[in-house]
Amino acid sequence: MPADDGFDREPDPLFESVEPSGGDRIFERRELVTIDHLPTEDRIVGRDEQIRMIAGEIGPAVSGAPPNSVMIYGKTGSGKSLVAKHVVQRSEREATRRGNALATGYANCSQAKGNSDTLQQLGEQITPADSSVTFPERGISENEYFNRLWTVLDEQYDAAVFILDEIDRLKNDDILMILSRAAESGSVSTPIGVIAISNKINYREQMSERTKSSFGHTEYVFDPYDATQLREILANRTDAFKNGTLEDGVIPRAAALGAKEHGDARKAMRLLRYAGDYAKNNGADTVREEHLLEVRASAEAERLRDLVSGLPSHSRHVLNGLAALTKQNEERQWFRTTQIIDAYERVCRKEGVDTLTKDRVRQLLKELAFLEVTENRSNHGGKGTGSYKEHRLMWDAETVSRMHSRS
Ligand SMILES: Nc1ncnc2c1ncn2[C@@H]1O[C@H](COP(=O)(O)OP(=O)(O)OP(=O)(O)O)[C@@H](O)[C@H]1O
Repeated sequence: MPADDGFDREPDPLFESVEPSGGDRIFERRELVTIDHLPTEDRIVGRDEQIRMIAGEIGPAVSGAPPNSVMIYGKTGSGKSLVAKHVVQRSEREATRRGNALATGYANCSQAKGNSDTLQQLGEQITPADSSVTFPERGISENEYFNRLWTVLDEQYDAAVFILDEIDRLKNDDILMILSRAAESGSVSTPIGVIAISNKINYREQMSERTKSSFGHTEYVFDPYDATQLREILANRTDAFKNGTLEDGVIPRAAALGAKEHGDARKAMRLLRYAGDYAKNNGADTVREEHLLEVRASAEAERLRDLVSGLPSHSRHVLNGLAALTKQNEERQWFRTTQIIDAYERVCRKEGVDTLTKDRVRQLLKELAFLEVTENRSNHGGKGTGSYKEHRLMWDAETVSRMHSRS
């Protein structure tokens, strides 16, 4: 820009709230309340026992000995990914201190496009820049990804620990089985431990017997947090905000909202961040409880979108059909499968898409219940009625429609 265009002399009011440090008048360190931020040990609340247990399972890897593989189950936002990443980060540090090379990798299977993509991500993370082995995004078979992974591990490392998050999103458990049994089967001499994470306690049923036997004795279930724990989790991040900008009632209220249905730290954290953004964008000097209420609907819609992302688009049509039924029948919450299928078909007609078979819709409903977006119960009707299934939305119908309209 030329210097004399007049724009570089006066501050532009458009960027008035941006301080020279890059901060703003509400946040000091906004990254502390972002979901992907990995907090330091002193900010992790109430998971000491789980951290110790998982460290106990994968621990031998720090000295190059075979680690155990571990399965972690728990509801969304219960700290599963955090604990896994924290333990792995510390194990890598300890291995280095002991003079051992520990390969560590993380893949979120809900974002990966299948087995090959997951392997590609892990391979890329552990391959040194000067290695002759590469992990291209496409063009090689799943088998070849494995072969390359074995080559890198054998050439460069004494042991490996991989985190596979949201493992239930992969079509099958081949990766879980092959990685956890690789050393035993002679494919690679570097011992490998896997920490697999799932929201679905029923995932066990989808596992093959061989995979089950690798993980059978090392399963951990994380309980949801209560409001007191959520309050402590949020209180440990208050330095994300500038001194004096967070009013007293905000953290307890965000924690109470996060604890509704089940204690979800992800939901509570997102509410706090959105309230801060709202205060900043609306010229408020402090973050107040009422700001939480302003952002609640969009924070919940975002959260729900996280949960259903990766599901087929027809799951959203089913959900939207159920939301429409719920809104039309305020006094009722439970609806029979056949009513939901009719509502789903109406959504499909409106969207101009072909409908799936009734059996497939039943499967989609099952998946939604696994994710706790809906719940179901069996009704053993009286004589002549037979038994039937009913379903209920576990989320506010308005939130579901809002998510649908924005996706
Ligand atoms: N015990 C805790 N102490 C401090 N922060 C926590 C704790 N548990 C969770 N958090 C924070 O809450 C957010 C969600 O946690 P995390 O991603 O570990 O949950 P999750 O159980 O893996 O959920 P999902 O199944 O949805 O992936 C993260 O930002 C994390 O830092």
